[in-house]
Amino acid sequence: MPKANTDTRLDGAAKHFGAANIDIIRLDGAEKHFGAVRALGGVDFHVGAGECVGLVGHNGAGKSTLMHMVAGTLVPDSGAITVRGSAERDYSVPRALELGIRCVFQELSLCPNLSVAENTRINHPSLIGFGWRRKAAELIAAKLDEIFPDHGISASDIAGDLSIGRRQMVEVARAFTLTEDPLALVILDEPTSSLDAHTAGQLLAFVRRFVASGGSCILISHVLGEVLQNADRIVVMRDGKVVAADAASAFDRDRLVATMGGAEGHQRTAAETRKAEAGPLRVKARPARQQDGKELVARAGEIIGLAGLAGHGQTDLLLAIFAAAQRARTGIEVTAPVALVAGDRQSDGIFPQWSIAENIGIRSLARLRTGLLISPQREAELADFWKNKIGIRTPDMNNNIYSLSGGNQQKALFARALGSDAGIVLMDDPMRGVDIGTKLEVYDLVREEAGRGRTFLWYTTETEELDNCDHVYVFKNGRIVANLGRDELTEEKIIQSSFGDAA
Ligand SMILES: Nc1ncnc2c1ncn2[C@@H]1O[C@H](COP(=O)(O)OP(=O)(O)OP(=O)(O)O)[C@@H](O)[C@H]1O
Repeated sequence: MPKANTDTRLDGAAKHFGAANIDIIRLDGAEKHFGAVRALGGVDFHVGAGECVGLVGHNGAGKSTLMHMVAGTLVPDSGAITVRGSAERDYSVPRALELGIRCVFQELSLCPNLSVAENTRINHPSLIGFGWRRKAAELIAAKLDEIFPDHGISASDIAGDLSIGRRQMVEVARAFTLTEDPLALVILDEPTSSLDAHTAGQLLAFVRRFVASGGSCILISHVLGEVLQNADRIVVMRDGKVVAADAASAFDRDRLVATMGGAEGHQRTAAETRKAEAGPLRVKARPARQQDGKELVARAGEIIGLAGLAGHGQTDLLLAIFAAAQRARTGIEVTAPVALVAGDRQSDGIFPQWSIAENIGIRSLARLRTGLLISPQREAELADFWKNKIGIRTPDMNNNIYSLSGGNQQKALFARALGSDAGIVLMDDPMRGVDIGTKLEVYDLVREEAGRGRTFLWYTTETEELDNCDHVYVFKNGRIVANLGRDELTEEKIIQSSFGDAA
């Protein structure tokens, strides 16, 4: 009976890593087409042992497609794959797993009806035999403790009951769990997208320890600072090609942005110059667990931030405000129609059977109607307007929503909310997976729309984004603990409020 390795120290993993100077995996001339879309146009890519490779590029550049090839989930149309110096003829998922190549993909993959321990078993076939559930529970708990010391997750928690941030933590810990199954390279496709700054820092510090012990990682992130600070080498993709690859020390943020394309010459000063002309009351809301008199107040034309550690009640309050717009709730006053940009697009945002255009139009049905029917022409006009406005990359807006890359799906959800007539837009960590160029465009758009009187309530795990807000409520344990004005906003101040007792 294979025995689970309960040694959670990183040097326990090192035995799998092998010779230091041979590439774990190498792709030469990898090409991939999806119908008319050329996702990869001849890409060379490799990862060495003990190396953290940062992979960056705009939404739809081809990063995930390339990673699916490394993981064996997609077969290239042409090109060669070499593993530890030997050519691979029939590279596949089982072969990748046999080589110790594991992945944490952008779209989270936990089975929602299974516990955290049971989900761990799914990825670790060697966890079998009598007592596997207990072993799986011990291993995942130990790995969570090691990576995220204050995680607050139990191995018996049902995955579907966890917040998206906690699900992301479980996915990451599961990929690094040591069992009899080999571990050499972990692909991390936007692993911090739902984590707050504190938790993201814990993960990135762990990645550095893992790499120092001989493991390898591929780190994909749209938060360029994370890649610059934690990768050894950075590969930049643009339109299905590698356009630069160099030591991380050879890049800075500006060179990365310029190489990726799309955000050149953007004015980052606009946020500071905007002054809100606050109008009539739009939202007044007291979190269900609030015991003192604090409440969230938002007026027409304001951009209000919600901050603090992830899962401390920010999403709950946004959802309560959303619900209150349909049906009165005590403690919440809403005075205009509401639209929501969901952060957890898989569960809450996307209609998977529908086209991109239909997904955008659903919040604007009244406007799209001629008589009783939806006018295809009006729907197409709305979709095309947003395709151009925020650059949704697709040859046809009638394609299924899932033909879009992750970041482009998120852009479609933005278009749905901003294209609607809602006077209040609730945004639940909405920039998940959106590239830097588009983010800057969307920030401008949000400020422009606020200037026209729209109100934005914006929960974000990216502290930098709070610069766009007029003021920010910090949450802790389901309550508002601080209300910080624009001039008081610093990461330290937010973290201090998130951990401290006082407001
Ligand atoms: N299953 C699919 N069907 C059709 N087109 C696809 C499919 N998967 C990917 N594509 C297309 O391939 C291109 C590359 O997508 P990919 O997901 O690799 O981009 P990405 O760099 O990972 O983007 P993001 O940063 O948004 O995650 C995109 O144009 C996308 O629309």
